[in-house]
Amino acid sequence: MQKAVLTTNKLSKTFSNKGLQQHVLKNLDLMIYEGDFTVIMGSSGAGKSTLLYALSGMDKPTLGEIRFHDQEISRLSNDNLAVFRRKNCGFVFQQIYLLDNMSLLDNVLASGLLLTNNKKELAERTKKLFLAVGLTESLWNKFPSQLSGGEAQRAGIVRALVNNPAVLFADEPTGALNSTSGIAVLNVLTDVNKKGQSIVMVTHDLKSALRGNRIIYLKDGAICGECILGSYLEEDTKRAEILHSFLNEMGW
Ligand SMILES: Nc1ncnc2c1ncn2[C@@H]1O[C@H](COP(=O)(O)OP(=O)(O)OP(=O)(O)O)[C@@H](O)[C@H]1O
Repeated sequence: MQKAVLTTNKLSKTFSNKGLQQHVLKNLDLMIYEGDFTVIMGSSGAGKSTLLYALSGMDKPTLGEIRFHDQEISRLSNDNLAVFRRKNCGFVFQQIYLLDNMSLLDNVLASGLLLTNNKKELAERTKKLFLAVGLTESLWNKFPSQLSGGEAQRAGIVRALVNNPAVLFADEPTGALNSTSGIAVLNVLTDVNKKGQSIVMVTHDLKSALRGNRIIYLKDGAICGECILGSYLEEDTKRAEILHSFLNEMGW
């Protein structure tokens, strides 16, 4: 049986906009399993990013619980939540947010040094990760402005993985990339997932969604359906058909 890494119990999130209450997540019960590549889809405004932020401790729920293994994280103080995120979560966004005045290597080391003082071991781990995502040594001392979007995003993934997070959270990670760079980034995500990394990704993009083994569909802040695709295989054409018919059924 698969082990849950994150569990929500009646998770609700309400925002106040100009005095009006907007119920964005409504009594949501969800389990995210270890080793899965979980994809969250749904129409614009359905609450996908809000769910990702809640699951990753970037934001707190209004009501309900979120557990990371056996630890309830929904009621942690902001400081403890920051510690939780640093230890357990990696983040990849559409915007890459590398620091412009630091080399690629230093960008990643700066993140790693938040959790370890062992610079030598950290540098070795970082270099292994760079090579694993196809960033060769000639790029390590370059600055973000000297890289293509795809190279910068792969460096962003290395930064997200350097502290060995339990879960890698991605919000439209290929949204700002051209098709070739986007595929390179998706290949990296697929590879790290095949090595056991749990991933939760929000996307509108079908090519990205096909990399997941489980698709959750959100509508109006509630889970409206899920589709199990199994592990990604490039030559599996049935996969796209299954996803299309699921999304049609969901009214996508
Ligand atoms: N911090 C906030 N304050 C107020 N309202 C917010 C906040 N964050 C999100 N919302 C509102 O919550 C709703 C859901 O937003 P969310 O970004 O989660 O949707 P989404 O499904 O990710 O949409 P998209 O696909 O367009 O990115 C939107 O109507 C948004 O305006």
